[in-house]
Amino acid sequence: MAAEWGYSPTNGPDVWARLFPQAGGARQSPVDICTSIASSDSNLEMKKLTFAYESQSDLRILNTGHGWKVEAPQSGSRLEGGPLGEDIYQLEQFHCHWGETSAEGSEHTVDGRAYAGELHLVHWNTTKYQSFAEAAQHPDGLAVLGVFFDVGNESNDEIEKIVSTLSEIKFKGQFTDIPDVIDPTTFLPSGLGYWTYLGSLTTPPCNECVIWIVYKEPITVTEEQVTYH
Ligand SMILES: CCOC(=O)CCc1ccc(S(N)(=O)=O)cc1
Ligand SMILES: [Zn+2]
Repeated sequence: MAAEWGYSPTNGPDVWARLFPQAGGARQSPVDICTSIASSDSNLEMKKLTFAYESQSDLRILNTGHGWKVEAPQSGSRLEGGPLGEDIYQLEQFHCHWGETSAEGSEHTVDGRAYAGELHLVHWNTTKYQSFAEAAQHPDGLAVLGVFFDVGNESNDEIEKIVSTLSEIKFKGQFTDIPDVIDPTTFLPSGLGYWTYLGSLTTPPCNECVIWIVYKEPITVTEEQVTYH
């Protein structure tokens, strides 16, 4: 049986390259975002990053064994501009990374600081490629929006629609329906400043196919919303 990748010393990031060669590449994610050396690019400011999503019902949530994932292919969605050149990217799925405590859990860090969690909205380049799987084989195939979670007293209503279903999928591989309508737009922070770099999938197969767009402003969730076990 193929070895399960994970985060232990015997199957974690330090040994992923044994089974997933791209994990040993030169543009691996996540990274620590060093704000003092991040440079602003006036070109990006000229081409505003724009997004348009649909509200979706009948979505299903999966326990991936490392968090939750919602498959949300939206042919009517568009992510474009900013670092994406002239290409249009379409939403495929969104998922979350969190840790054992709210002191950690994000994949990217900022000046060495981890956030309580990180939401990823995964898009693929429909201008150049015919499928998500094909796009994931190319350096400009995917665009992922990263949104940090900060823990506070305010619950995030849209995240609540998701995490309120987790008690039904306690084990890896379990699915359940999300009874509510989800609008991905509501996951994004009000301040739309971001860092961007060319990177990879942060988990196996670690393909170096991602244009990362990591929002500077976190969204606030409660401790319960981001430390679910
Ligand atoms: C080629 C197959 O590709 C996949 O299965 C992609 C799965 C996958 C999608 C997104 C991410 S992340 N955390 O970088 O947003 C990691 C892994
Ligand atoms: Zn992710």
